[in-house]
This record gives sequence, structure tokens and C-alpha cells, in this order.
Amino acid sequence: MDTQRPPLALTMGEPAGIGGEIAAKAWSVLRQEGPAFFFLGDPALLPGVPHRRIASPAEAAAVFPEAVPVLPLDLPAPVTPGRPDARNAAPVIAAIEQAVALARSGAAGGVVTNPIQKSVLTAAGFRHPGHTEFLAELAPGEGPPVMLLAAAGLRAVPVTIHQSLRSAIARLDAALICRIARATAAGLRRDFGIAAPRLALAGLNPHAGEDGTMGTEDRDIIAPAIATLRAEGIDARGPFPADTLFTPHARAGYDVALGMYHDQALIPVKTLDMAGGVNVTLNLAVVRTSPDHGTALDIAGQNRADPGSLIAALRLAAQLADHRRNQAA
Ligand SMILES: NC(=O)c1ccc[n+]([C@@H]2O[C@H](COP(=O)([O-])OP(=O)(O)OC[C@H]3O[C@@H](n4cnc5c(N)ncnc54)[C@H](O)[C@@H]3O)[C@@H](O)[C@H]2O)c1
Ligand SMILES: N[C@H](C(=O)O)[C@H](O)COP(=O)(O)O
Repeated sequence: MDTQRPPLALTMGEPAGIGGEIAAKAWSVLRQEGPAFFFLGDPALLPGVPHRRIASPAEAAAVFPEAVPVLPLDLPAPVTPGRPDARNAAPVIAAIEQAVALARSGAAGGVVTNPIQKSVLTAAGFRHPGHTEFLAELAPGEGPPVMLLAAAGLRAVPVTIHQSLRSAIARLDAALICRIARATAAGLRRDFGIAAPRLALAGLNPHAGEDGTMGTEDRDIIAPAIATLRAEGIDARGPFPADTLFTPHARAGYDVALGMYHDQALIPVKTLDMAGGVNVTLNLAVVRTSPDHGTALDIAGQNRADPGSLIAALRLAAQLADHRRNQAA
């Protein structure tokens, strides 16, 4: 294991979800080879594995082969698997804030977040729809944050993210599409080393509007955005009918697909590779990844959770952090 590399900060996520279980399982797989991480949360959430409290991330690499290093954050309310308690919202949020602060200082190599139960945090006063928007406030980059889902054979970005479908459609305009597409291209160049990323933009309507007979957004909003992007030298194409944009043949022709709303981009990723897909936020001041799934309250506490996506998220965060360090050197 590379003990020179700063360890990754892994947040606890929703305590009543599967975050602790998949963190423990991920540690069992990664303890010899790494990447090393430390857990920001309540150590009682880690079932069946040894843990050791640490005072700083600098202690994590030495501890990691023997036990999960934990920077402890105590929970005020008892945890019942599958039943989130809004009284625990504050330390859940604090874990994210501390992880970002440690990554910004260089003490942590990057931030890997376990899933949060968004509705519970919202009920407790959290005013961000998800990590993506919160992280953009804590560690802003030069442009908007971009939610990129990366799976085997497919990268996908939703142009609009955590909002109702009705409001997403109302929000869609050429300026927004261009902003997200530019930030996506810049993020793929910077973090994934793709010199000239090929972007494929989905249409919004069936058959990409069928020449305006099934909706006009494709013709009047998405096509002009693509023309603008192409004039700037970005290899953007489309709008393509979304129903055939994710076939193996179509996927071979682009580096990233841009969907116009959340599910258009995320359904293909989770269907193809739920256990290996990773959610990456591009264009932050820190590296951030997370599993592609949520809190899975229905199986919490049952030892049924698959740690594959979290392991992929930890590995990808380490790769991206290495890439950023090499670029800076
Ligand atoms: N990064 C994040 O914080 C994040 C990501 C997605 C969803 N969420 C939140 O999670 C909550 C629940 O969302 P949801 O129900 O739509 O999706 P979900 O991913 O939690 O669950 C969907 C289904 O997949 C199963 N599943 C999920 N992960 C699994 C794993 N690792 N192993 C085995 N089975 C697994 C669940 O048991 C469930 O049947 C919501 O509050 C949502 O906002 C958070
Ligand atoms: N939209 C994501 C998904 O469904 O996987 C998820 O909600 C994560 O969002 P944040 O990383 O912003 O929490």
C-alpha cells in the first residue's frame, strides 16, 4: 500500500442506512492493497470489523491494515437500522464538512461520501438538495458542479439534477446546457486525462422532438446549445433520441452522454452497473466520489449490502487524486 498518499476521508452518511456496513466490507477488501481511508462517523456503525480511533488523518495509513481508522463523530440519538432519526442530522452534515476541510488542507486525499437520506436532512433544516450542491458551496470550482456517473462503458451527466421533472424542463435553456457541457468537458480533461472529450447530448422529447412535431425544446434549445459549443471547439453532438443513446454501438461513439434530467442520465448507468457505478462531482476544489446508490433502508442492518460501488468509488477517488497531484507536480 502507498503510505505516502494522503488517506481518503469517508463520511458516515445516513446512520440508519447501509453506509457503515459497506464501509466495513470495503475495508475488509482494501485493507492490504488500499487505497487507505478513514471513517468520519460513529464507530458503532462499523459491524464486525476492528476499528481504532485516530486523532488526525496522518495516523490512518499505519492503522489501516489492522483496523478501520475512525475520526469519531458521536450520534445523539440511538440508531435503528432502516429508521432515520432527524436528531442525528447534525453529525451527518458535520462529517461532510470535516471531510471537505481535511481534503482542502491536504490532510485527506479526497472525499468519498456515503449516501445521505435527503428528506431527513431537509426536515432537519439542511437547505441543499444533495451532496453535489452542498459540496459546491464548501469547495467551489471555477464553474458549476457537475454530477458525473461513471460505470463500466458509460459516463453520464444530468444537466438538471435534484428538482422535479416539471421544474427541470422549465429550467432547461441553452445557457444552462452550455455551462454544464463546458464544465463536463473541462472536468474530463482535468481529472480523467481525456484531451478532447466527445459529448453526446440527449434530446428531451421522444425521437428528439421529431422535427418539432413532438416537442420543440430539442430544436429550439438543445440544438442551438450544441451549435454554440461546437463553435467554441467542443466536440458536442446531438440532440440524439434518448432511447437509443445508450446502446453499446452508440456508447462507443462518445466519452460522456448528457441527459437533460436526472433519470434520463442515471437510469442507464444504474441499470448497466449498479454494483460498480460511481458518482463523481466534477469541478470542485477537492476530489469527491460516492457510490451510485442510496441509503438502501429496506436492507439496512441485514448484512445484505453489496460494497462494490463504494469500493469502486474509493478506488476512483484515489486515481483522481493521484492524477491531480501528478498534474500539479
Ligand atoms: N449519494 C447519495 O447521498 C445518494 C445517492 C442516491 C440516493 N440517495 C438517497 O438515498 C435514499 C434512498 O434512495 P432510493 O431508495 O431511491 O435508492 P437506493 O439506492 O437506496 O435503493 C434502491 C434499491 O437498491 C437496493 N440497493 C441500493 N444499494 C444497494 C447495495 N449496495 N447493495 C444491495 N442493494 C442495494 C436497495 O435495497 C433498494 O432496493 C433517498 O433519500 C435518496 O435521496 C443518496
Ligand atoms: N442523484 C444521485 C443518485 O441518484 O445517485 C444522488 O442523489 C446523489 O446525489 P448527491 O451526490 O448530490 O448526494
